[in-house]
Amino acid sequence: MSKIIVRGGRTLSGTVRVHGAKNSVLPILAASLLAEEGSSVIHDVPALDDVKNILQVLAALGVYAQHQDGSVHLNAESLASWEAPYELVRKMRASFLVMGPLLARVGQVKISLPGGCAIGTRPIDQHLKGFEAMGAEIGFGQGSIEAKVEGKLRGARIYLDIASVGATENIMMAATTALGTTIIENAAKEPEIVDLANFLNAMGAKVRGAGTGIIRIEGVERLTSAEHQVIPDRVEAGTYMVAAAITGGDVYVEGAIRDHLGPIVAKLEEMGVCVDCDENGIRVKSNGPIRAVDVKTLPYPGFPTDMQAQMMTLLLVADGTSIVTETVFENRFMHVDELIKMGAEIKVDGRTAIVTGGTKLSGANVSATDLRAGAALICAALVADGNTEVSGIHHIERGYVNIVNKLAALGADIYRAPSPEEVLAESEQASLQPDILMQQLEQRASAPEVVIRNIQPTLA
Ligand SMILES: CC(=O)N[C@H]1[C@@H](OP(=O)(O)OP(=O)(O)OC[C@H]2O[C@@H](n3ccc(=O)[nH]c3=O)[C@H](O)[C@@H]2O)O[C@H](CO)[C@@H](O)[C@@H]1O
Ligand SMILES: C=C(OP(=O)(O)O)C(=O)O
Repeated sequence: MSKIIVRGGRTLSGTVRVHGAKNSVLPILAASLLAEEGSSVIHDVPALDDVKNILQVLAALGVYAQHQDGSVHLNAESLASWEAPYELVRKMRASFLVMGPLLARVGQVKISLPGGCAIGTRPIDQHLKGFEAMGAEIGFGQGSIEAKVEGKLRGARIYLDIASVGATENIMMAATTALGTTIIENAAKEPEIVDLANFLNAMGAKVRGAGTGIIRIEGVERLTSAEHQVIPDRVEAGTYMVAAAITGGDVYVEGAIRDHLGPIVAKLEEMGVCVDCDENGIRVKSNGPIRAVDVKTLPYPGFPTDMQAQMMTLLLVADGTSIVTETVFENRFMHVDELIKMGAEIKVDGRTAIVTGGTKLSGANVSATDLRAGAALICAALVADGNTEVSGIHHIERGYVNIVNKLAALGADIYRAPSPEEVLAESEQASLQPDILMQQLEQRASAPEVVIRNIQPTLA
């Protein structure tokens, strides 16, 4: 099992650049299915496991896709299948976003039900309600869904019971080539929705109102390829902002867009952290006491649920008690038990966590239960006494490119210990003996003073 090992106590300083947003790029890659002609090019696509996964789904559907030097080239002129393979879809919820484009493009789709995950049950009823309103017939098989439409989808007025990001995106994509106009009411307003709408419009769609609660999509005959630059990842940016603040550091987060990070900036300022924004990024500087504040997650432009866990770690070093309320997902406090292992004092009551600030954190063996829980554990480890070993890092690697190297470059004492399987695979690839490769990995380690003899994998 691979791990991230952090020895706390370093102050972060310097510049870190954020990558393209995972939550923008996944729907945008799915939307490339709609291009009946030409090759689309998407820039600043992060090299994440989730991206690899959706590219595999697209490849299985017949899309030619190549990810090179941060850009993805996609050609969807001739699709080979309308069935998204179970073993790929089950790995990642966002692969469900191919359903809308496939219904629009070929009028038929078979896809497995995306499973629930640690943070909640995550139903898809709002997606399906939208497709049905547009004339699709939906059938359920064993763990899968089949949907079909005679002829083309038809525009409809769809009221979402919840301002779901995924449902808004899926319905918006399905509606681009529907007959007539679709109106999505109570639509999600996240910046990633606007980014997707911009890509769709560049492909020839007529989407208006993205970023507001009412989106209007006038169906067009067909879409063609387009070139698009993905927006910077606001959650990655927010995570480095918290990492800077928790270590009392001074970090410039290059690429961070202030308008996308309103609640994070506001909360950090309330806590007494100095935040300076300019057109190229955000500087976070903290050298005084951190004040306790209350945080309540809400759909955009409220405080993002994807930053709740990381912000909670900052509240652990605050003067006083804070209340964190999670309203978006019903089970997004999985990081709490792990933080308690590090000495945190947190009490959870339903959707509320009471966080006692000022307790001393100590290094421990902890496990990332989901993506942002893992990021939070790393933030806590940066200020804990001694070594923290974070396992379950495949969750973290779903959403953060090079987090270890980026933090190490800011001065963190952090190292990624590969699993025995990874060492073996890399040694085979490099035609090296595993023990020689291990020595090379040690030399390559960004924090050489971390004692890595304790974490050497046992090789057969
Ligand atoms: C790939 C991606 O962009 N993921 C983001 C997206 O996930 P995702 O699109 O899955 O999140 P949603 O906005 O759909 O979910 C919000 C809430 O609505 C509920 N719901 C959703 C759909 C539905 O049909 N029925 C229903 O009840 C969910 O269970 C959840 O409680 O938005 C979330 C909320 O900001 C973020 O945490 C995720 O990082
Ligand atoms: C929950 C998240 O992503 P996903 O919807 O892909 O699980 C996230 O990015 O924090």
